[in-house]
Amino acid sequence: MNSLPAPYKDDVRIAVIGGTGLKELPGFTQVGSLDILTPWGKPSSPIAILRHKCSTTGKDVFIAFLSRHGLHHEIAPHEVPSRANIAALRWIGVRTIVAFSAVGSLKEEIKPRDFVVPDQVIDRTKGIRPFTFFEGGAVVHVGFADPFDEGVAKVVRACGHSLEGDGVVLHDRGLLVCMEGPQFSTRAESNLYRSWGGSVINMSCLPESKLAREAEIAYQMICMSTDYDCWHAAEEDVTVEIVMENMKANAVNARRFLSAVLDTLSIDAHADLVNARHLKGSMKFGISTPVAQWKPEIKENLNWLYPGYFE
Ligand SMILES: CSC[C@H]1O[C@H](OP(=O)(O)O)[C@H](O)[C@@H]1O
Ligand SMILES: Nc1ncnc2[nH]cnc12
Repeated sequence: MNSLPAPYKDDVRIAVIGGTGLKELPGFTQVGSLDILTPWGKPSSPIAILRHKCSTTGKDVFIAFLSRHGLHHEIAPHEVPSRANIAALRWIGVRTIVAFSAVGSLKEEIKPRDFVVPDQVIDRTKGIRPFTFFEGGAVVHVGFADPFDEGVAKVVRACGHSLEGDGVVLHDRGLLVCMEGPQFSTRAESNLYRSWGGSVINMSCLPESKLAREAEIAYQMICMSTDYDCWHAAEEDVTVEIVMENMKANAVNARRFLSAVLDTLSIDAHADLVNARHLKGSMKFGISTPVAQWKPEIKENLNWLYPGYFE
């Protein structure tokens, strides 16, 4: 497909990427489903377009939803087609992503079912996941000192705190370790990450957040702790069963949290943030190889992603 259906063309600025235990967003009305083929292949799932009535303004807003591991959790963390996911979302107009992730806790005080808004990441993936749009003769470097979007994070924190007392416990900041998987960590690794100051661990933040930065999309992950990994002497070592049990038990809170975030991001005062005006054009400053030197097929792919940038 090469153009968006008219009802929501130019209207979809915010996307949610759902992870383990969050394959769909119940409570939102699905008004469309898009199968998009990008130059980097097909996304993990069709992109659902959901209508959301903003409880503050009463206005309808359209939200894109993508299931990171596919509709049946058939895609392993190292197989997630992150380039296709991020490219497809940008192509339909998305400029802000709120990504959900089930994480292991590396700190006593982050209890299972607590939420964490991470502000830093340590990359423990193994270089086997495609992690950039710029290759094959087109070299571009973008800044990644702060891997998440502080503007979106502020909104997320405020929404999380507004639900405190209603069962939501929120940690404002955290160091996320993103490991390769799909096997969980050894006890030695888990203790090593704790010694580095790690707060939580998952397998999915990278390269997703790096690609979002290249695509000039404001990206913030919301983590929900599901287990104590394998470092805690008094708690069971992580299993999928423990992860799913806690995700299921806290699904209502995750949904309420997300609804509040979408409501708040949808108000007019956040239009610049949600349109990621602060990131617009930023990757043009990182170009090392003159565009005239780019191979035609690479230029064509990059023009698909950034229309009008490299004519
Ligand atoms: C099923 S436990 C490991 C799995 O859970 C997390 O998924 P996501 O980040 O997509 O919510 C973690 O990153 C692993 O992929
Ligand atoms: N302990 C853990 N390690 C990596 N990813 C996870 N996702 C949920 N729990 C996890």
